[in-house]
Amino acid sequence: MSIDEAFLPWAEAKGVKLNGVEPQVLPGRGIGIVATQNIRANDVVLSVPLKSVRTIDTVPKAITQVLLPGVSVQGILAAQIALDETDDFTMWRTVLPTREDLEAGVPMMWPKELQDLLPRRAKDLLEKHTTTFRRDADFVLKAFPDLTRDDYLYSWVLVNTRTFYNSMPKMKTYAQADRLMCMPAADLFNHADQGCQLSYSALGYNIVANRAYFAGEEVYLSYGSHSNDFLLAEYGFILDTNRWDEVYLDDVILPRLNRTQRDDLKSVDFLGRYALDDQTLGCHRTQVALRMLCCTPRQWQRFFDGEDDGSTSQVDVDDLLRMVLNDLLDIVGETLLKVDEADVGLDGQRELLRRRWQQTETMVRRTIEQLE
Ligand SMILES: C[S@@+](CC[C@H](N)C(=O)[O-])C[C@H]1O[C@@H](n2cnc3c(N)ncnc32)[C@H](O)[C@@H]1O
Repeated sequence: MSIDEAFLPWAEAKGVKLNGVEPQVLPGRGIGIVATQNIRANDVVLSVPLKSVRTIDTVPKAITQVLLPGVSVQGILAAQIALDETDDFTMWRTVLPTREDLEAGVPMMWPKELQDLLPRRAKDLLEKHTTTFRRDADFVLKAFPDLTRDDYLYSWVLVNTRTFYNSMPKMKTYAQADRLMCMPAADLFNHADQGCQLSYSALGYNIVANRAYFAGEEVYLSYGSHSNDFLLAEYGFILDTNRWDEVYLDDVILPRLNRTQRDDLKSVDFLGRYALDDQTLGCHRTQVALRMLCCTPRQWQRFFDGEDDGSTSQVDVDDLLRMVLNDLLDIVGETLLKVDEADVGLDGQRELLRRRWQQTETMVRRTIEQLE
C-alpha cells in the first residue's frame, strides 16, 4: 500500500491545510498522520474549510429525495459514496481502506459464528448497527437496484468508521445521529485514548495538538472516551492500553436477579450496563445491583438514596462480586476455547477476538486480586 502522490495536492486544492504533519502508511494501522517537524501543544496540525465538509446537506438532491425520510443520515452518506463516480471521489478513494482491510477488523463484516463470540457490550452495539443497516439497505437497494448489498455494506462501514460529529451551531437543531460529517484527510488520524481534539471555528474545523509531538511521532486524534469493546464494534480495532477500558458484567449479574429484582432495577433505570474498570471495584450501577442481591430492601433503598455509604454491606458485596467475576472467568475460558476451535473467518478476526478476551481476563483477575 502507498499513498498516491496526487492525494495531498488534491486535498490542498480543497483548502485542507496540513501544518507539520503528513499521512503515512503505518504497519497494522493502515494510514495514519505523522509529525514531519516538532509540534507544540495547541498547534493546529490540520484544518478543513467548511466548503469541503460532506454532510446530509451536501448530498445531491437526486439521492436525498429518494431516500429521506426512511434512511438514516449515515445510510444516505453511505449511498452517496457507493454511487459516487466523480473524479473527485476517485482521488479520495485512493486513501480509503479496501473491503478486505475493513473485513479484517470490523465485526459487521465477520461471519455470524465469530460475531456470536464477541463480548456482550460489543455484541449489543453490533446488533444496533445491524438493525439500522438492514433497514437502510432495504430502502437503498430498492431505490438503486444496480448497487449490491456488499458494495453498500462496504460504504456503510466506511462512513461508520470515519465520520465526525458536526458541532457547527446550525447542527443544534439536528438529532445527534444526523450530525455526521465526512472530512477528507482529517479522517486519516488514528485514535489513542489521549489525543488531539477537533474544534469548530466559523471557517471550518481544526485538529489541535493535545501535547507536544516530536518529528517522526504518530499524531493521534481522540475519537472519544471509548472502551475497547466499543472500539472493536465500531472501528474494528482495540488498544493495548486504554484508560477508558471497561468490561460489562451483565452476563453474570443479570441471571442472578429474579423477575421482581429486575423489575425494580428497571423502574429506576438501573437494569444492565454493569461495568468493571481499572478505577473502581465495580461501577455504581454494579454496586446498586449487587446490593439488590445481598442486602435487605431497606438497606438497599438507603444505599440507593445516598443515605448510607454502603460500608456496612461492603464485605458481602465484595464476596458476591468475587463470585460473579469467577463466573465471568468461566465464560472467558469457554469463549477462548470456542475461538481456538472456530474454523470460520480470517486469522486476524479470530486473533482480535482472542486478544480482547485475554484483556478481559486480565482485568477480571486484577480485580479479584484487589478484592482479596
Ligand atoms: C478514521 S480512520 C483512521 C485512518 C485509517 N487508519 C485509514 O487507513 O484510513 C479509522 C480506522 O483506522 C483504524 N485505526 C484507528 N486508530 C487505530 C489504532 N490506534 N490502532 C489500530 N487501528 C486504528 C481502524 O481501522 C479504524 O476503523
